[in-house]
Amino acid sequence: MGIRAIVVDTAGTTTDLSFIEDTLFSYSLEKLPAFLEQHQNDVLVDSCICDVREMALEPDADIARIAAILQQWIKDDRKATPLKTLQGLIWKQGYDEQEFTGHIFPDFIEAIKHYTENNMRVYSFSSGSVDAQKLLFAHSDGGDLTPLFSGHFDTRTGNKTDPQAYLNILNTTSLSPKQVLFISDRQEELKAAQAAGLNVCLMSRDAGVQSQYQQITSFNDLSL
Ligand SMILES: CSCCC(=O)C(=O)COP(=O)(O)O
Ligand SMILES: [Mg+2]
Repeated sequence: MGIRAIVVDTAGTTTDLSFIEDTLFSYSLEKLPAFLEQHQNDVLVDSCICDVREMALEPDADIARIAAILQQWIKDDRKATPLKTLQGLIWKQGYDEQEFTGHIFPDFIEAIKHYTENNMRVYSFSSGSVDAQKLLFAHSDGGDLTPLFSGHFDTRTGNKTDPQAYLNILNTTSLSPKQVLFISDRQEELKAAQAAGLNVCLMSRDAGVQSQYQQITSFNDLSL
């Protein structure tokens, strides 16, 4: 049975890590305190604030303290769902105000067009929220890529280092493990996907690294 779907990681795979860290993470780090002050009574923001209080074991944390906790989580690159949801909301303002566009490697833009023309399904799976992924691909340097995707998955599907997350993706997409290829720059994510039975491939954008996994440096190297 051949590959029917490709699941791509974003940071380090479709998108330059430096854009994620230096542009997106920095933007959310700076805007977070004012954003929380302004939107703390919005239903979704309020629910994220409650989750942060619970996760940090600080039930009485005020808004300034919540902002400080979240800023530390950004610096630590914590993949916590409430942080990722809030970052998505903050980045929406940045995209809307044209402060940046979403960096996507040109080889991925060519590849996704080619895959979908050949009836291959493409999904993204990121620790960034589904909304953040849609923003990244909708405001990409290569135009709106969202119509080319069959779907997106985030931490609500599971942690990327947990095999159960990939079983949940298979369940949602009604695909069998061997019909799916997962591509990521992080070997611990490939290990989890492989444990769930998926085909896996390591994206090494900078150069080859020591690895047991099949390895590519761009989507141009991928033969299906
Ligand atoms: C979808 S853009 C934001 C990506 C993000 O927040 C992040 O933490 C990167 O994680 P990934 O799983 O895509 O490497
Ligand atoms: Mg990555």
